[in-house]
Amino acid sequence: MASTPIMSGAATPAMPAHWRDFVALTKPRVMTLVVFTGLCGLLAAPGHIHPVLAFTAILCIALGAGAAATLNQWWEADIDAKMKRTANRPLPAGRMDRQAALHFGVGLSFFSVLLMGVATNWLAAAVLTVSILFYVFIYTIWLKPRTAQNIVIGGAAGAFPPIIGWAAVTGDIGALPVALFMLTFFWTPPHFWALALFVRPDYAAAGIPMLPVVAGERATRRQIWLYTAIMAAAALAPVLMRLTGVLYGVVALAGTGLFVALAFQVYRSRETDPARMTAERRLFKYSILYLFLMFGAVVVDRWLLA
Ligand code: HEM
Ligand SMILES: CC(C)=CCC/C(C)=C/CC/C(C)=C/COP(=O)(O)OP(=O)(O)O
Repeated sequence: MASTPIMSGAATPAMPAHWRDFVALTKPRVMTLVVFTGLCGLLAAPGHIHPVLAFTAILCIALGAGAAATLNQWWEADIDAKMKRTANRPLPAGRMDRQAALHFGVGLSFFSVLLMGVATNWLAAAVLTVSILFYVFIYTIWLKPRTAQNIVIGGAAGAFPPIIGWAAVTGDIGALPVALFMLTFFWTPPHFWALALFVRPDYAAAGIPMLPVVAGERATRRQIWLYTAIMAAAALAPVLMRLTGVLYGVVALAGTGLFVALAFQVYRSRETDPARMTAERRLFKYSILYLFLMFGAVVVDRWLLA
């Protein structure tokens, strides 16, 4: 277990943690998109859910995702201490007691799952449980320190929210949320590896076997290109399967076309200095906007054009 180095990595806080540090543990910026994809799954679902229950379901996805992020940081405080990007997080910076983070993460996990089950249904609660367990145990604890394919398999955790949102309304899992799961699943490698290319020295310093560290930049650029091609097919699949209409089709074609173009620039680039990797930064930033766009388009499409 990684507990000993973690304990030694952080100073003992002199005072109880500030509420802002508890919020920081939930990785609120990353989770906005996770929550948005869950909300879109919920809004795209057929059937009716009371607005208060819909709000509760989205709150549960946010709390569950925040709980998983907290447990991720509880486990990785020693690694976070070694990376510039993460060294100022509450645990490595010594602003919070490790036990407090563990209790917060476990408590929030149970609370989010139980509230989801009571407010909506136990299928939605079960999928929320799977995504929390997947992020904490499969990705963070098992795969991340062991294999460069960690985010391909582990990334599934972040792809579940549209299924959770849909299940909260319908009590089942339809073809559209599965298609959206696939889109997010294949989007994750280009999203993350674009970033990993320009923060590679951080991951190397922390000893994490991320793809650019283990396989090098050329191989990472090739893999980004490969997964972008699969992601493009996943993006167009809902149109071909007639799960969505023209509006989504137009947004998917234009939005995915730009994604493919940016990924191609990353594939072609020979830049080796992380500080100068502009194509990689562009692809990473656009990847976030892209997913917002695609999920937003699914909802508008289902509402306006169905
Ligand atoms: C295993 C899969 C993933 C990995 C390893 C990963 C990794 C990262 C990392 C390291 C960052 C930089 C965050 C920071 O500076 O603290 C980031 C940013 C971000 N990620 Fe991911 N990500 C993954 C999946 C996802 C998923 C599934 C979503 C949403 C559906 C997502 C949404 C975001 C957003 C919105 C940001 C920007 C946050 C900001 O503005 O600071 N990521 N990701
Ligand atoms: C509903 C639910 C439980 C959703 C889970 C959401 C989820 C798995 C999102 C994955 C995105 C994420 C924060 C990756 C960070 O990777 P990292 O932890 O390796 O990044 P770091 O280096 O910033 O810690």
